[in-house]
Amino acid sequence: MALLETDGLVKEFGGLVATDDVNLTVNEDERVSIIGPNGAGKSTLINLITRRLDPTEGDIRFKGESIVKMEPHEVVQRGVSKSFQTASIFPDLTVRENAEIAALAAERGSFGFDFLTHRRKLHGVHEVAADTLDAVGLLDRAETPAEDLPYGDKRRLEIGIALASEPDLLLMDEPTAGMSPEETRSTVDLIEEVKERMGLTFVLVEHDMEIVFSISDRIVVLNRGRVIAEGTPDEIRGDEQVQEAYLGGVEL
Ligand SMILES: Nc1ncnc2c1ncn2[C@@H]1O[C@H](COP(=O)(O)OP(=O)(O)OP(=O)(O)O)[C@@H](O)[C@H]1O
Repeated sequence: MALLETDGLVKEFGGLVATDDVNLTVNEDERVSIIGPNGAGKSTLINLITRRLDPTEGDIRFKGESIVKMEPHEVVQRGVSKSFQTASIFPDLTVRENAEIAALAAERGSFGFDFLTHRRKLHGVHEVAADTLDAVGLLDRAETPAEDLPYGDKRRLEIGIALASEPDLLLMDEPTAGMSPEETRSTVDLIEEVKERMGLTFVLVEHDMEIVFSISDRIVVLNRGRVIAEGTPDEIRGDEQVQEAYLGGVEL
């Protein structure tokens, strides 16, 4: 079943067409990567889906329902979560509190009440937060203030925060940006692990081809806002148009 569909999605910034008639379908349990050269429109596409940007034209449907007029938090409540790129961590709060706030936000959709005084009354939030921290390997650091975590663990917490809302679809925009090779490996392992454990559907924007080829079921290639190819990693590897447009003829 199609979980996410974009229909003729256009985003213009002044005279610049950042996404140009993009029709993207992501099926349940599918892992889709979006690749393309700098400025191809990858982040714009993600920001349209999360409703951080309004499209100039087109529709976005999630589980068959149009989300194109919704507020960002309404999209989160329907099961779309985005990890990375924006600072989602509250540095002064503990790892556990960060996960609990994320779990709670998905239920309430906002922070319009005093979380800390109400938290004992909130069923389920503790369990979801603890399960999530367990899944990302941070349960033993639950009481650590988030700001004291090493960089790699902060990124794990970001994944945890995205997962704590129990999303049906996780959007990841360059999850390994700025990481050391070891942190990159451990993040990729973590994504693989979470994918197995939670049966997650995700859309990944990533420049590192090794990562893309290893964890995607399907790859969508954007160039100047347009989808120029899509297929399995093997199909994309062998696609001449992709080689030309994106990789400058370099063998993958
Ligand atoms: N808020 C904005 N205002 C004006 N132009 C924008 C804005 N956001 C993006 N653009 C332009 O839209 C085009 C697509 O940008 P986008 O960031 O989506 O590309 P990208 O594929 O994510 O690139 P990168 O790989 O470098 O992150 C670029 O030409 C960019 O300069």
